[in-house]
Amino acid sequence: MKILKFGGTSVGSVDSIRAVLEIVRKSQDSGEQPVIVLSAMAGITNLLTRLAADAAEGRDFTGGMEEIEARHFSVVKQLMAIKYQNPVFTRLKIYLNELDDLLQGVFNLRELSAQSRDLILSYGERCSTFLVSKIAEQYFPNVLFVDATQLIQTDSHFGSAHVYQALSEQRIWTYVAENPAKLLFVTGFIAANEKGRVTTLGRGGSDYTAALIGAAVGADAIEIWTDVDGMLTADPRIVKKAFSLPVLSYTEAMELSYFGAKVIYPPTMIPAFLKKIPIVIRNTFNPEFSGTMIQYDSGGTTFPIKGISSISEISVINLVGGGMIGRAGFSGRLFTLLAREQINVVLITQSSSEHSITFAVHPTEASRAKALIESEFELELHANKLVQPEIEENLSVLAIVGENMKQTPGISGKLFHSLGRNGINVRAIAQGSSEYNISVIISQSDLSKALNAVHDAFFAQLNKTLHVFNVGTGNIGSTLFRQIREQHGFLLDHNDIEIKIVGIGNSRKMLFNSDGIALGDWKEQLQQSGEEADLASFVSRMKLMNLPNCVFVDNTASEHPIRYYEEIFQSNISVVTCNKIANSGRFNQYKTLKETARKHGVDFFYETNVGAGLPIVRVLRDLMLSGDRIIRIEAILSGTISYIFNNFVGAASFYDVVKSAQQLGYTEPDPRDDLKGTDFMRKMLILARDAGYALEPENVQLDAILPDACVQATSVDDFYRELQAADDYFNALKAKAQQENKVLRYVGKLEAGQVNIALEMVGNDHPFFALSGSDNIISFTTERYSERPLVVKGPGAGAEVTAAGVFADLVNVGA
Ligand SMILES: NC(=O)c1ccc[n+]([C@@H]2O[C@H](COP(=O)([O-])OP(=O)(O)OC[C@H]3O[C@@H](n4cnc5c(N)ncnc54)[C@H](O)[C@@H]3O)[C@@H](O)[C@H]2O)c1
Ligand SMILES: N[C@@H](CCO)C(=O)O
Ligand code: NA
Repeated sequence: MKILKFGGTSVGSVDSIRAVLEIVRKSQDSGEQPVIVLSAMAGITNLLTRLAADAAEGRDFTGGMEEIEARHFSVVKQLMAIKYQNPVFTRLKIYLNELDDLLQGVFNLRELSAQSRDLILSYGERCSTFLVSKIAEQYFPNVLFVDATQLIQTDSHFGSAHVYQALSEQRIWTYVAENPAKLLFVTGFIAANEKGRVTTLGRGGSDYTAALIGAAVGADAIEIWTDVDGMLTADPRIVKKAFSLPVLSYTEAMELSYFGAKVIYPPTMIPAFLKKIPIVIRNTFNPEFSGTMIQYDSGGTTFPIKGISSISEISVINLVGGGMIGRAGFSGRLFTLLAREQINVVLITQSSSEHSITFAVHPTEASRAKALIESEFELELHANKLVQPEIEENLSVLAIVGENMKQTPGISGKLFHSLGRNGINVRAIAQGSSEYNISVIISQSDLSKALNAVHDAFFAQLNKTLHVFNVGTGNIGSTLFRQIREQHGFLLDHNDIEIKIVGIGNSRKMLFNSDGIALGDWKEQLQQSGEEADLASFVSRMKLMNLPNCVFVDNTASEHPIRYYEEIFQSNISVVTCNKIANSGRFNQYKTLKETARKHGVDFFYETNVGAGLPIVRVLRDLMLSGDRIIRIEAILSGTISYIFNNFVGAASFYDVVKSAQQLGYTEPDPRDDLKGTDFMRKMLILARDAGYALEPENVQLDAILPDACVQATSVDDFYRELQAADDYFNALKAKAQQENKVLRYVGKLEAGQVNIALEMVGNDHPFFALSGSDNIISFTTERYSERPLVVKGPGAGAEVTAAGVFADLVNVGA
């Protein structure tokens, strides 16, 4: 036998009642008669509570009564054939008249006892259950409406009565046995005391009714039908990626719902737990979905934890003092005091030095707890054995839950790593000795970020989201956006990575959207809804949004963003940059940035600083990490100059070739940076530093390839004019090389901590002879690659390959 319990939303509307009857029919089809337990229609219990309070205050309650009548009557009209309606109206009317009389009595006396309130509330379940049973009669034979006050007996603790379980189960069992062929519709939530006075079962009361009936008849399962797909891995309002759990143990369900997940209230399930009856959470509005099964054991493990729960508002009280050390009775006194005064302690931690105890309570109880402590420990406080207790507010608890945690090492490491990486400060930690839960107390403003980060960390197979703030939307930035848009589906399907661009800025405008800016028309959005650009506020907005797995991407050629890198790392945000300025300024800056990133456990990736998308920075880093030593690096690392020498043939003038390099997107925004060698110098400097040399820019010996007049040009236009004028100079260079059957190459060398870049003519026996397009080439001669060097070669400039390199850095963040 199965017990089907339907909550308020399931009986709240015509459509949902239809869905309920369909579920009952399917259950009958499987061969056995279920018992059905119903709550009041959604919103009615709250309304009744309010009307009772209104009446007690002498306020008018007729409007509310009309609403209750209208909601029930409209269901009758829509779901019952006219010929059956009248007796149902009559009976509902009788209920409502009784209710009206009760409220009138409360109104007259201006007094509402707990007993009257229970009686008033009971009409919610009576009306809904009677009504639905009558609708059901049209489709099912042998329907019987059961008022649970006949079955469940309690003490007289009105509002949250204690059930006489043995007696109640006996009565239920007898009743069911005496009505074997009947389809029972039982009111949830309500019961009666020895004198037959109506009582209610408190929070989660209808679930309790279902559990009692299930336990009494030894049901195969108790199905709790609600409006969500089961118990989820986390609060779906905060964690969009939360998903429904197929199986949970009773303990896990307890732990998860203790903090948060309000699908069921586990204490009400105890009668079922004790008899090992599975409880299944199902969605009335998605009946095909199998929901969550709560059973005796935890079930198989896909993930090391089951879920993450949280309490968003909590206060913490710290008790510190030498007087506690070695005093066995101390914590006993403290917690007995709090228990006696009915202050619920959510979490406790004590340092092993016994010098301090920290515990968490609901914020509304914090000052009462503090006052109680102050009076209980007055002597100790006076004698300075104890420091005045302090309340810390605006805190939250986050807890990871799962029975398999204790068999899996590294769980707490993962938890703290993901919190630390995202810059979330942990105020206190508690691990239940059961090891079913590890709880941390964090600042309330970090809760959303923490829940998402921890969810990603434990359920990573299910897709990691990177939140990207990008400055620079020129050649590289806009190409990157296009690539991300094109690759979005693939990344999600094959690598479970989602990249959300949540901030875009350039030198004119900036735009933010924490749900992600649609990349199809980012330009228009930025243009139309962007705010005026301001890097300082871009960075502070990024920090304020406080998103998990956050990356700052610098696609500018400006030194301004660089000034914020350190602050960004300090906020536990990673940086990906194709801007070479950060790493090629003063050595001290390079060092500080690297150290700050490392200290805060975030990534600083700049693969495209050298050779665009070609793997060069990464290769050098791997060589160094694996203990190899660089003997020599020889390289061509200016894509622009490589292109120029490869195309400065035939009739084309030097000027023409430079122009076309710029048009092809190989040059820096200011092409003089390339032709003066500055760009190449920066790359060699970065490589030398990554190879372990503390060099400054002026240590790089740089040969010019331009005549002086070009170097001295003060504007780009001037520069191009001077280039045109220097035609003879370049032609002479070219002719000389041709005479010797050689080609012009601008080659950088690093050896023994010395860097130089020089214009060379190389013959066809030289490895750097055969290059085309914007090719870069780099050869690493190392202790391990000493006979023949390790060589990387390929296109070293251009928007596609550069954006691709930035993209690759991005997907590696946090990997
Ligand atoms: N072109 C290549 O092949 C290549 C290869 C590797 C690295 N890079 C690097 O890529 C970077 C970008 O090059 P690009 O060709 O896309 O440049 P670009 O001139 O096309 O775009 C630069 C962008 O940065 C923005 N910007 C400039 N100053 C800013 C500031 N202070 N705040 C916010 N935004 C600012 C501009 O508005 C523009 O959107 C450069 O650092 C370059 O060295 C380029
Ligand atoms: N302007 C650069 C782009 C790649 O860093 C070059 O020509 O090499
Ligand atoms: Na590279």
